[in-house]
Amino acid sequence: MNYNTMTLQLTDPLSFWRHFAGRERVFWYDTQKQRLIIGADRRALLQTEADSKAYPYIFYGRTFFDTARGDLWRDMGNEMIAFSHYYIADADGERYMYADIPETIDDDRTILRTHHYEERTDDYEAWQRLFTAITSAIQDGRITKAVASREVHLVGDEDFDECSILRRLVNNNPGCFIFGYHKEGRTFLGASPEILVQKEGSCITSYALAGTIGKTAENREAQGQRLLHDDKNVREHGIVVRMITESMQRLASSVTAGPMELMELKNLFHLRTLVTAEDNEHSLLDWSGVLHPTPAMGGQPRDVSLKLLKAYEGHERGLYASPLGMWDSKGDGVLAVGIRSALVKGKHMYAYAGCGIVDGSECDEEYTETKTKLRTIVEAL
Ligand SMILES: C=C(O[C@H]1C=CC=C(C(=O)O)[C@@H]1O)C(=O)O
Repeated sequence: MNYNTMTLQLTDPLSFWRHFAGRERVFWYDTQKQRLIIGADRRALLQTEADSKAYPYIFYGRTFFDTARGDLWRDMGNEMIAFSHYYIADADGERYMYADIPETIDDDRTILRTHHYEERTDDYEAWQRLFTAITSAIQDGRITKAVASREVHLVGDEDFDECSILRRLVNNNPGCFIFGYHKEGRTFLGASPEILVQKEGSCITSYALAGTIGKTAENREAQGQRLLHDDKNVREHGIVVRMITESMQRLASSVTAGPMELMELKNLFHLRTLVTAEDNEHSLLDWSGVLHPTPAMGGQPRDVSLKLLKAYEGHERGLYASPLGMWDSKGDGVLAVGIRSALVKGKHMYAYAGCGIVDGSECDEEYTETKTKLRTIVEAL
């Protein structure tokens, strides 16, 4: 498939997203590589990854479980999509790639809106039940860890403004992957700090990201040190490093886990270990297939913890905590996990946050941790 390329310099790249309002599109900003890709209007639904060669970038997002129940997430995910229009801004400059006819993009600045909304979630008792189911399974020895999550429903005075939210997500979250995917009246957006798998030629990287502590400007340094030496968090982290390493060993013989380090985000610290492998044979989707869900999103062992989550979590996870990202025509790219995220539908927003429960976790503390994680979305409003 031939694409034409023209230079397109935009003072506000969100103008491109705005131009295609109402049409299927994706926003993907890798703040580490400073690469922004916006794709608009579906050109092709790929059957296999081998078809990627014909397109500049492919977007893929899968649902957390194999299928998603209910209307909210209907037909979102489990597709490899190529677009007709791409705006790309990276080290090679800013350009517009289009398949047929280019559209004229008006370059307007995004106006930051202050959203007024109310929270319609009263889920503490449901959280307690979920927490108890998980801790009982840990005490019985059926699992060592599971990630409990919440869905928080916000209702705005007016429709939520995606452009304004995406702009703030970009401004507030250096080091993260800022994403938005719009389809049929709904937009899934967020700022994920976590790479499920990155492929750069033969170099494969996954983040084991688990273990969390909140921070403020005053207690910043002390909190980082506390987390690095906290027994519960270090144990929780170790489960994730071990399972990611074992999963990666299914596809590559030499897998290396680096040192455990702190990852600092706007409101919290995480424990992070980079796990890497060398491989020339498998695709990003092959890698994602063995890794998803890691125990940072699901649990350990995987099957038993997923059954528990299916039975006790009251909401549908949809694309939350799932592989989501873009790859290029060579198959290189990143699948992050769709956390620190929300689904927007007009005046309704469903924001998601979860945390790992292990032996020694406290119900209230973990609930508070979900609130800290939700700040990524709330502070973008
Ligand atoms: C599941 C989420 O975070 C995961 C990623 C990093 C640290 C986590 C934790 O410490 O519990 C979670 O496993 C979420 O933000 O919804």
